[in-house]
Amino acid sequence: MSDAKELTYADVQSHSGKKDLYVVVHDKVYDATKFVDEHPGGEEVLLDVGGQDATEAFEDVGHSDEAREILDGLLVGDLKRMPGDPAPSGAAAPAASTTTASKSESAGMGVGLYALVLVGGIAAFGAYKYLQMNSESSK
Ligand code: HEM
Repeated sequence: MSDAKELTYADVQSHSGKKDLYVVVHDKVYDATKFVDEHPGGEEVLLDVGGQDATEAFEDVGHSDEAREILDGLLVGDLKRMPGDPAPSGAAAPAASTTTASKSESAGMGVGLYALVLVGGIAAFGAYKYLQMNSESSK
């Protein structure tokens, strides 16, 4: 895998025909050209996502491990995301088995934000008390 290619989303988009069909699944680029005719789910669904991010569509179906092995065999390279490219689809798909990571991440954000507000509040209160003390002692 030392010669893993890097393709941009624009590169992938230029392969969207039946005779030249790339799809993106989990930020990896796959050449589905030879597989279109063999796909048990039909060629239509694959053509629909040709040249695009098919992660959500792929995961929604709940493809088997065998399907994932076929996918491995079609690998072209890694997707190199550029600013302005569509965000990875399916990241928040409820069908995905490992949504806990992103959930706890957002919970952590919430707690962090709460702590920040709390610390800010305490600091403001402290400053207020300090100023009050100072003005009292100067009387
Ligand atoms: C290159 C990517 C893909 C590969 C290698 C692939 C492979 C497979 C394989 C091997 C199966 C047989 C069942 C299984 O093993 O899970 C299957 C079924 C299926 N696939 Fe895909 N698939 C791909 C992309 C997609 C996409 C993007 C869709 C979009 C909706 C899709 C929809 C389906 C459906 C609906 C079935 C079920 C067919 C049935 O049981 O009648 N597949 N696929």
